[in-house]
Amino acid sequence: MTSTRTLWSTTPSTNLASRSRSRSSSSTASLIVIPTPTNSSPSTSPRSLIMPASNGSVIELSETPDATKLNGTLKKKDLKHMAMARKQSSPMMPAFIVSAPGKVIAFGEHAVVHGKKAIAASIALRSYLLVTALSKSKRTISLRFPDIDLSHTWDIDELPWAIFSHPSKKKYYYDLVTSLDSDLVAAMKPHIANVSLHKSEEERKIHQNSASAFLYIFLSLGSQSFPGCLYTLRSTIPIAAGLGSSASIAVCLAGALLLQIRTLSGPHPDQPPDEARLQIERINRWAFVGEMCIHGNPSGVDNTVATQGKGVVFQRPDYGKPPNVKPLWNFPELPLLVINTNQPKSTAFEVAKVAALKKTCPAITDAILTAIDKVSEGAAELISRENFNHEEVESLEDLGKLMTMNHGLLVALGVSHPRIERVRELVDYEEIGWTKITGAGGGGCVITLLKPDVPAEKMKRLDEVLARENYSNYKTTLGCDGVGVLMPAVLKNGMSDNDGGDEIDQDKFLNADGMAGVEELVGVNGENGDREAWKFWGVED
Ligand SMILES: Nc1ncnc2c1ncn2[C@@H]1O[C@H](COP(=O)(O)OP(=O)(O)OP(=O)(O)O)[C@@H](O)[C@H]1O
Ligand SMILES: C[C@@](O)(CCO)CC(=O)[O-]
Repeated sequence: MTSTRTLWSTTPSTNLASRSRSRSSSSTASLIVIPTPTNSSPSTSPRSLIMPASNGSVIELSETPDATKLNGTLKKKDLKHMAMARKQSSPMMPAFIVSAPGKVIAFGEHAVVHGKKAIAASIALRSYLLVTALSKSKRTISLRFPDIDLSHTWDIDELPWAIFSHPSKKKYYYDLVTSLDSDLVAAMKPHIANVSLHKSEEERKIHQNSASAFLYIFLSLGSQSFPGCLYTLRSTIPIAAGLGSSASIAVCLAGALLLQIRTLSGPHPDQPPDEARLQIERINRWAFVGEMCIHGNPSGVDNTVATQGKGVVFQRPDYGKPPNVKPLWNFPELPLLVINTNQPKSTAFEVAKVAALKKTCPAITDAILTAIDKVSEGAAELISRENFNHEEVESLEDLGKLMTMNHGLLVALGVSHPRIERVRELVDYEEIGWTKITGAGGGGCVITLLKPDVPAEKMKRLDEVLARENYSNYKTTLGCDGVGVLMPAVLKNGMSDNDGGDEIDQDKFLNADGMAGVEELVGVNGENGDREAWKFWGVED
């Protein structure tokens, strides 16, 4: 069951707070025939049909009769429906949407890149990727990423399939990829170089990073027989602000492509947690590849929390091996304020800055990173104590002190910014809480843990100064669901049970008005709590 955690906010704010909801099965509208996987790896399954059952659940029917899987109760009309489907044999997958959350890092950013521990939690701000198959004759792959004004199309048959599928290079959906292959990056280069040629250098770089994340995963998992497709992305996460926007889109891309090559059998309500965890891990591994394309040397904490959701204590002592991840299923309901300095920053740049400091001052930098590790350890221990109470000043004060220490250590690493220090100064001056950078720093967001019962006039004063000085803040929730799927892309949007639902096509999706419009149209939590069609891998113990 989902539980959501409210973060506090001053006003004015972007209120994208979510609501709790059930994980029951969806009502679906169209009949789907999924083509044989395009990935020729050993354990792909046979051709199958996925279709709606009259009880609203989805039925998957394998070509092998023995392997017929029924996730819903079959009724006569379902069987008739299936017989018709066999005759039609359309190769098109229905349009579907994959969504993944952003995150806050509560403790340990930067240190986590160097093998230390970090604590992170997902938030209710999310990315949504709509995947629409084109007719068989269209041999193109198009990206429409309006948040960054990116639109690009590749001809499938012109992409460098030969090198990506060469036995010495080929990676499969279950592989752990911990570095980008320089030959593959070089082969992709001409296809990335012509993305957004007419844009400024700065904008082009952003576009090419996002396009690379897609193309590397696409060429690794797909094959030349992949169907023509449109990938349309909208996100409610502020970009490059420390809230994990890149990881969130990387998770959506990885999830969508793994679904398209049919290497994920879920999510569905009856899935055993072990199977769900395996599938989540597949998505996470490929999302990490996307993150490497966008910011060079990621630790993997952002994509892990965006895939799995809730909270995690994360550590990657050895980059050649999977990380150690301790899930925090009940991340405490901390009274956090997320403030965006609106100062653009680059994670790649800030991470490289710390790496350079480590080279020039190794002993001191190592000592700082080790101190951050101790702070994260202390915080993990504190929030797991029986008597930790997020409503009590004693608990919050202990955690707040650790946040202050963590922030000071990040300042020592050189990843703060005058606009970040300004927020800290304002909050400290009013004595209303404890502030630290969240994410890469250099700008972006800070988090403030608020003391209980902060007088309204103090909050008002803070609000006014922040608004005057062009800061914004976000009201959201902590510890939300990870990657989710809406398949097919049909939502009821308040209609009665007898109505088929609203199909989300590319036009509707592109025309949704701002972040609130996207949430209203496709959000995993609808206004009336009626978004059961969204499914999540049930990974909790
Ligand atoms: N909505 C989006 N559409 C397309 N590309 C996006 C979107 N959101 C993020 N990106 C890609 O991710 C990049 C931002 O990643 P970056 O790691 O710098 O910031 P972040 O992930 O928001 O912050 P942090 O890593 O500190 O949490 C963008 O420059 C762009 O390439
Ligand atoms: C700065 C960093 O530690 C967190 C970015 O959200 C980078 C990373 O872990 O990949």
